[in-house]
Amino acid sequence: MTDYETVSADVDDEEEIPEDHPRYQDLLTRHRIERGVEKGITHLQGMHAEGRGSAFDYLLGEETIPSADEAERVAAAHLLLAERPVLSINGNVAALVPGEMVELADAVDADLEVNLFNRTPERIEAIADHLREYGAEEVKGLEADARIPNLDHQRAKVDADGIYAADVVVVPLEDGDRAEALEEMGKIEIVIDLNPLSRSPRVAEVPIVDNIIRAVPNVTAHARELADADEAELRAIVDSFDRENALRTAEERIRSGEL
Ligand SMILES: Nc1ncnc2c1ncn2[C@@H]1O[C@H](COP(=O)(O)OP(=O)(O)OP(=O)(O)O)[C@@H](O)[C@H]1O
Ligand SMILES: CC(C)(COP(=O)(O)O)[C@@H](O)C(=O)O
Ligand code: BAL
Repeated sequence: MTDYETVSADVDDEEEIPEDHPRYQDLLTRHRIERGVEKGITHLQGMHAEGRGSAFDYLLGEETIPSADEAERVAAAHLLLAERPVLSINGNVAALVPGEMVELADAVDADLEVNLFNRTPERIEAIADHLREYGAEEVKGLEADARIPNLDHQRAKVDADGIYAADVVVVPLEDGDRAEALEEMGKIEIVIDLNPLSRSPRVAEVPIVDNIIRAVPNVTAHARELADADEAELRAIVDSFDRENALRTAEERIRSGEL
């Protein structure tokens, strides 16, 4: 049996993915998305999104490049400075990094809010339950008693005391329209997206071009390291960030073909 066959569709346990496979992390990622779809957490289209991300990650060398690490530190500083930080969760995020998002929320005292493009009550509930299984005490997004202005469609639904009122929002794998509408609301957006050409990182105050699997634990690690920093130090980190440079560096790395 080849390595690839070891992770074929009928595998029902991550432990069967060979850890010494050179592309272990990618195999694990797609397996988690597949399990997410089976559990009713992830939309089938999440597999397409995963495929797009995987292609860019391949070209980035499947590692956190230095400019992404810097963006992750800046994201941690923004979250520590925020008064009402919220981490937005969609079906891919819930399948890939549920425990890691709960840990980040704890580290920076943020709320978790389920916010879907393909919104159904069943998926909202399933994702909220899933996050609770991973230790989340409170999950927002079920009330959906406010709307993001200038955005048609179910994806505009948010909680009045969640994303609507947030000053800093982490929006991983976000759709471009919503990212633009949130930016127009004046929010500081931290977008995690492997495609530096995607509209969402291009409107973000902090674009993190990295795989969410690596990015979220690294933001948490930076937040813990900065936990005792004073406001002036955090502001200096935030002010020194050059978002255009972060996007350009990632694009250059992808175009260079250096793996
Ligand atoms: N594991 C992952 N980590 C980080 N980013 C990912 C991951 N998997 C997928 N992505 C990215 O998430 C995005 C999801 O797709 P989405 O449809 O919301 O954006 P898009 O249509 O590609 O771009 P736009 O932002 O312009 O609408 C893609 O850009 C993809 O590269
Ligand atoms: C599949 C997804 C990345 C997320 O969809 P949902 O979990 O419904 O918010 C969507 O935004 C897309 O790009 O098609
Ligand atoms: N995420 C759904 C379609 C879009 O990229 O805007």
